[in-house]
Amino acid sequence: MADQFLGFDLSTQQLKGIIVKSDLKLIHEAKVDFDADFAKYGIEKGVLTNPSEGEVFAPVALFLDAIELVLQRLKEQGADFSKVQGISGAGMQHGTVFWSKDAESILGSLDPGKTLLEQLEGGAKGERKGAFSHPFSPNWQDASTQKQCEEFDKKLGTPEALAEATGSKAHHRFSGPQILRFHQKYPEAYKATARISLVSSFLASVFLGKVAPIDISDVCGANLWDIKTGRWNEECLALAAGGEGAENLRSKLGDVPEDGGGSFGSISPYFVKRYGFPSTAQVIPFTGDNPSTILALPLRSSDAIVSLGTSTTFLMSTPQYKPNPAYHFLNHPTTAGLYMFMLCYKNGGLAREHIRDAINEQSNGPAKSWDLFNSTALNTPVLGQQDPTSDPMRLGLYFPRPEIVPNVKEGTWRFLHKDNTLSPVPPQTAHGKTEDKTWPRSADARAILESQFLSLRLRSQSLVGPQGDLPPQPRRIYMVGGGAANAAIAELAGQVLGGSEGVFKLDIGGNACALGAAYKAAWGVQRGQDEKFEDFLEKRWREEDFVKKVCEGYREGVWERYGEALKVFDRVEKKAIEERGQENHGEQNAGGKVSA
Ligand SMILES: Nc1ncnc2c1ncn2[C@@H]1O[C@H](COP(=O)(O)OP(=O)(O)O)[C@@H](O)[C@H]1O
Ligand SMILES: O=C(CO)[C@@H](O)[C@H](O)COP(=O)(O)O
Repeated sequence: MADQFLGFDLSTQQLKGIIVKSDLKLIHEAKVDFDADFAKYGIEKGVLTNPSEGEVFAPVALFLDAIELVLQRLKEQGADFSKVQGISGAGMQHGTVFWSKDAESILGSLDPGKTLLEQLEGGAKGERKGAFSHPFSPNWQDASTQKQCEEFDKKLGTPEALAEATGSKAHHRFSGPQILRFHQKYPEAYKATARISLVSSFLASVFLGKVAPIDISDVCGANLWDIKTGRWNEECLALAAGGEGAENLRSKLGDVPEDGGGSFGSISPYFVKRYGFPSTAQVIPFTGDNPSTILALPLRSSDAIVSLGTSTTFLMSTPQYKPNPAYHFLNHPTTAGLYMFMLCYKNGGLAREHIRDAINEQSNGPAKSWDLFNSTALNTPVLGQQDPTSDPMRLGLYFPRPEIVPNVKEGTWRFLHKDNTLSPVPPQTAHGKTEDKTWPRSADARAILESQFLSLRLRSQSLVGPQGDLPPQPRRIYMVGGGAANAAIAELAGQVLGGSEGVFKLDIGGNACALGAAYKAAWGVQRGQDEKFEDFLEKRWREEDFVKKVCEGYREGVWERYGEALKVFDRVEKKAIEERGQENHGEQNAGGKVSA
């Protein structure tokens, strides 16, 4: 029976593809690992970098190669694409792809006997005749747009005003400041650009065979979309467009349909002939990887998702629009009147890996194993205090890359706190040959997790309400992304953040983001008249089959101790900002909720 739906997740380090049936049961999943499968691009952790300018980017050709390989792998697993009725997907947010003037005609006439790369990538460097006016897509980890961000933050008067209009103050990775810099750095390429896609709409375009519209939720990661009016913000558009004018950029970006489930049309004949999809398979709007993730779970008020991918993000679905320069609000990907609250950290998975590797190296443990990191984190007492009445509290910040929250340059800070005094632990003692007894290297395992979760708690506390007799905290914490496989990390999330019902993870496949995309495809094709995504999901949701409780959330006494530590953590962040804060902008703590 033809009742299958395909979802993709094109993220920093992988492209994942999954197929579900209309009862939302997972039947196939496959992934392409960029570093392992495509070393030929010279990438590391999925990206190329130009540190002298803070640039981080990925070759568009890599994405094309990955699309073919993931389809091939799904097929090898027995996937029968002729049963697929709908396709949707998710892309890492904020990245842009620049299409050439020939893009539409090339996309619309692909030869099924040749690869996507052969046909779309075009000629040799210098005389590009393919579908792209620029061979790279800026990555969300890029930090090259400080100057442009300052212009964006000033454009509407203040960072607060920009956040009020677009859901976020200016951020290095956001597409508006990125487009402005692209324009300034590559004026000729900008002129040669006919259309600009986000990573999500780029992927949709390949499957559609023409440039696809940008999605209503993913568009909010650009500092260009006015959330309240549901239109491009004219002033921001004019700024990003530079000399070419707002109208020119509007035509490059295209229209943004309000309905996240309305079909863009049938799949390109290329995929029908080359991979055996039915010509009737519908392409449903592709969204950002974080918006897609919230579609994998029936989120209720005060439920939170902690997504541990390359980035760490914290996501909630809420009817309240309360923008603030410290975090992001986006349109909900499927449901008008709902919004997505998001915090995003650059120093997520890779920062944890650094500490894991240092601990393994010191004790000659096996490389890349999480065992020692996990046991050390769990065996270290809360905040490093064996006796909370006499031992100093240990608090650290671990940012091997420039951080978004708070907006500071790269650095590591370790502090001891006692009698209301913060004492820095100098790096030479923490990392020297002779270890400082107050902060052995092993202490970093628990400290990095506590630090990451304290930051989430600090900034999300105003969005959660009391849970029964318990103090305000999340109801459920759902752990997703690569790091959700780690039980010690889930344990620490519960201890610091709470969660009156506990900490959960998905029990169907490893990838919430691609699942959310497949569910969106199913809803887009099968929804009844005016049927909301939430109702569609609710009807098919089987709690016992779909999620698993991994540990308790709220622990009386422990949660309260972390609550006390928030005040000190806020001071630690302020020290880091004083020392290495980047120049802008109304940064950054929790909207004045916590006093030091
Ligand atoms: N057992 C584990 N414990 C902790 N982190 C893990 C584990 N397995 C994978 N990860 C982390 O997951 C990250 C990749 O997550 P994933 O969601 O697949 O990434 P992305 O979507 O950004 O490509 C890696 O950076 C890795 O550190
Ligand atoms: O920049 C953001 C969100 O604002 C990142 O979350 C990207 O969307 C990339 O995500 P992962 O590759 O870590 O999934």
